[in-house]
Amino acid sequence: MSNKILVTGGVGYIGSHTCIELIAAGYDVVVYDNLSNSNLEALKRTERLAGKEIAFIEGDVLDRNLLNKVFDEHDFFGVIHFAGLKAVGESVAQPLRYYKNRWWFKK
Ligand SMILES: O=c1ccn([C@@H]2O[C@H](COP(=O)(O)OP(=O)(O)O[C@H]3O[C@H](CO)[C@@H](O)[C@H](O)[C@H]3O)[C@@H](O)[C@H]2O)c(=O)[nH]1
Repeated sequence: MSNKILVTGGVGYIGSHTCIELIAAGYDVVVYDNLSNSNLEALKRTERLAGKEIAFIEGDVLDRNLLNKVFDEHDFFGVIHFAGLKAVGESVAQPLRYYKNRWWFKK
């Protein structure tokens, strides 16, 4: 059985700490993130802390074609989903953007 976990939003704060713990527990990690609230410097920091290179795919959770390709190419044991918008003020100012960001899986 595969021990590969897809971590969406894995470059972010909670996601990167989760990656470090997953790697320490012996899992292979693939990070999928659109870098909208993070950057590759943070990913490099995570790799240094984890002592391991992390497979990274820059992509948006709304990109169904790319997600299908990622699932075709990898055999995942599990998915941990942290890629989301969650700033309260911004969600009031841009409600449709937040709605779309949450309901992508229903399309
Ligand atoms: O549609 C989206 C939305 C977000 N992301 C990514 O998902 C990650 C989300 O992580 P982050 O924004 O760091 O959120 P949290 O892990 O919840 O981190 C908390 O801590 C951060 C650092 O203090 C703050 O910036 C956040 O607001 C706060 O929620 C980031 O890498 C984003 O680039 C996507 O890939 N797709």
